Amino acid sequence: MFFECKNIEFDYNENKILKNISLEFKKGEFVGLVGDNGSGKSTLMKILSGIYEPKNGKIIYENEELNIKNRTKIGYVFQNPENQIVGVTVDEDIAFGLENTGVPREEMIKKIKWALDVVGLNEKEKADPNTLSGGQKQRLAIASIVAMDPSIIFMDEPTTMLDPKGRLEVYKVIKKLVNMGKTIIIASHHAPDLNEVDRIIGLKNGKVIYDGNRDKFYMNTKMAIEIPFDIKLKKFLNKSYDELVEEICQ
Ligand SMILES: Nc1ncnc2c1ncn2[C@@H]1O[C@H](COP(=O)(O)OP(=O)(O)OP(=O)(O)O)[C@@H](O)[C@H]1O
Repeated sequence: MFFECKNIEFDYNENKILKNISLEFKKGEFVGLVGDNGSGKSTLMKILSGIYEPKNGKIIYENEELNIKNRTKIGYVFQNPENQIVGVTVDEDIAFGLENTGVPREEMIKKIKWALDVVGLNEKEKADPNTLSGGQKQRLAIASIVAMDPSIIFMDEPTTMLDPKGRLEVYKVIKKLVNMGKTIIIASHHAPDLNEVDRIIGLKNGKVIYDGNRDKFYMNTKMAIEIPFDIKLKKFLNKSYDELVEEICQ
């Protein structure tokens, strides 16, 4: 298996936050993580990316337990890009993580250019990050992770702080990363973010209550969450979007 966790448990001050979570991920999968506020999405993603230690359980990347070396193959994008941006200029911000892992200067310059290209921020290379729009800041935060060339990227509500234009910009980048073969696991309350995921994982009170097909999840869920437009049509009118358009246009 490419990436998996087995029997993960986690407490905050005696409160059980995650209860016996086991999951498997394939290389290149695009996965949505859904659940009510406080269900444990952020905590689970932080554990799976090695930011927090689980109380019990194992995380295994390419048949090896997560360690200081293979951890670098896993990236984490925070909800608020401000929490992730540290550089005085855009290129310095991306250089920060690379410097920490000892990447030689020549290679670093190439990696920065490549990461900026992936997120479409090439012309902002020397800009002050404070002058960027919300969507651009989030794309910079993603570029800093992408430059490290992780195979898996966890994204914690990456579009929540953004306006519709910023959301669209970030969403384009996410799709690009999926097309590049990255495994993307995105937690979101915003249904359109999950329109194209291969699979949904539903969390409730720290337990996995659903793991499978997106449409089936939304058709049957009892969670108080936003239902995507295409599923609303299917659920309440028993018609797909295309069928409805054809009917209206007749
Ligand atoms: N640093 C902390 N100390 C104590 N409890 C915490 C801490 N961080 C989170 N919690 C608690 O852990 C539980 C899970 O929180 P978590 O942030 O993982 O949920 P979430 O599903 O990501 O929520 P949201 O959708 O609101 O972001 C919540 O009950 C929360 O109050």
